[in-house]
Amino acid sequence: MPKTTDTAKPAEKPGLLLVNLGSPDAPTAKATRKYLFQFLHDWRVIDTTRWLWCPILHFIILRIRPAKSAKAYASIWGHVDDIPGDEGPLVRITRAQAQGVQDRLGDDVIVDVAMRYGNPSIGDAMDRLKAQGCTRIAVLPMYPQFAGATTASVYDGVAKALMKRMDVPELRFLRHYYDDPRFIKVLGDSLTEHLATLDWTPDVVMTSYHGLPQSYVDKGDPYQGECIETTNLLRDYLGMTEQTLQTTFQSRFGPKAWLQPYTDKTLEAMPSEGVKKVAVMMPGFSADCLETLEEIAIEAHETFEEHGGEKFTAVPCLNHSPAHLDFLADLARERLLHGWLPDTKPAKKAKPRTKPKSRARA
Ligand SMILES: C=CC1=C(C)c2cc3[nH]c(cc4nc(cc5[nH]c(cc1n2)c(C)c5CCC(=O)O)C(CCC(=O)O)=C4C)c(C)c3C=C
Ligand SMILES: [Fe+2]
Ligand SMILES: [Fe+2]
Repeated sequence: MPKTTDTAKPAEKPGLLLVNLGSPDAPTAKATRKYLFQFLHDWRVIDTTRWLWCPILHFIILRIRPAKSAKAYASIWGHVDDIPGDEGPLVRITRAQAQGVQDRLGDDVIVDVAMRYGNPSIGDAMDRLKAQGCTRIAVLPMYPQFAGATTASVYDGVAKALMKRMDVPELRFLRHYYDDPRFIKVLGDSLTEHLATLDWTPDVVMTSYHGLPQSYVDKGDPYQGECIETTNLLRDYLGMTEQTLQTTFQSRFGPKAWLQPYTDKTLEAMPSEGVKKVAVMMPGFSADCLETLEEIAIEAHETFEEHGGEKFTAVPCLNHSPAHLDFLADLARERLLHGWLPDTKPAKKAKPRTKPKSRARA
């Protein structure tokens, strides 16, 4: 018989943790310095040897960049006014996504949210889930494409948060979801719906992904291939061509070569090549943030017009749109929570083999 005393443990439900990159706590130089300190010390983000990188980071970057970045953050901080809270857009939207996924998955799972850098931290989320009795936690990094700097860094962040625990939960991680046909559909439909609100038609639609140093890809990071494949799948879904749906990479940082073609350079060149009307969508970002709202919707827009472009639009990220939330809930149910929810069948156990199979071909 199950115990019904006050000391009984809470019912064991799995936890589902949505993790995105993170933002400063406020759009100020002080808060941005604290955030960049944590972010830019992650060796998955900057792989330069520490004795070389730390002096550059402490004496140059953390003295100059926080004020500049804080100004950029201030320009977009209030962007999502339909979601309450005083955090930046990325954090607020991710919270709304977690709430939307919770609503769709119901009471059999506890959905929470964390940021790889800054707040709400992964450590605090792990503690909250533990306090609610979760001994099984599924982690959904909110990046459609895998990159060491983002997805693998979330794995590291979770492991780090549990390093000092005696009792560690069972864990599952999602590696990527760029090739899920439902994701491509939601993304493609979001473009079609956005274009339908305009009184003009773009000559070219650019899919702009966050950049990565070329050297990371050369060392084996699959990110570039996954971005290119996302655009290929989208092109097939929308019936577009290589000319009308192009791939570029934005957000360069530092003097090294990053993935190309660069978004800003492409936009600068387009008007002189006869491309005067452009739509930019950002299929690598699950939520609007500094990189989409400021770098693309403000900066890239200005750049394009300064170089002779006539019409420019930035397609909103999927954010907390009902179609995106439906997809995320289905994705979590099928690829992370299978066998953990009462109404899903446990994974079939492999039949014991009678004879070991030969590895050689017959
Ligand atoms: C310096 C190296 C960086 C690598 C490598 C990098 C990879 C990378 N980043 C994202 C997603 C986001 N990055 C965001 C902001 C941001 N990125 C870097 C640097 C690198 N990113 C910096 C320094 C910043 C901070 C802002 C600034 O000072 O310019 C954001 C937005 C965060 C927000 O608060 O809105 C996102 C999202 C991906 C997907 C990626 C690798 C594939
Ligand atoms: Fe350092
Ligand atoms: Fe970044």
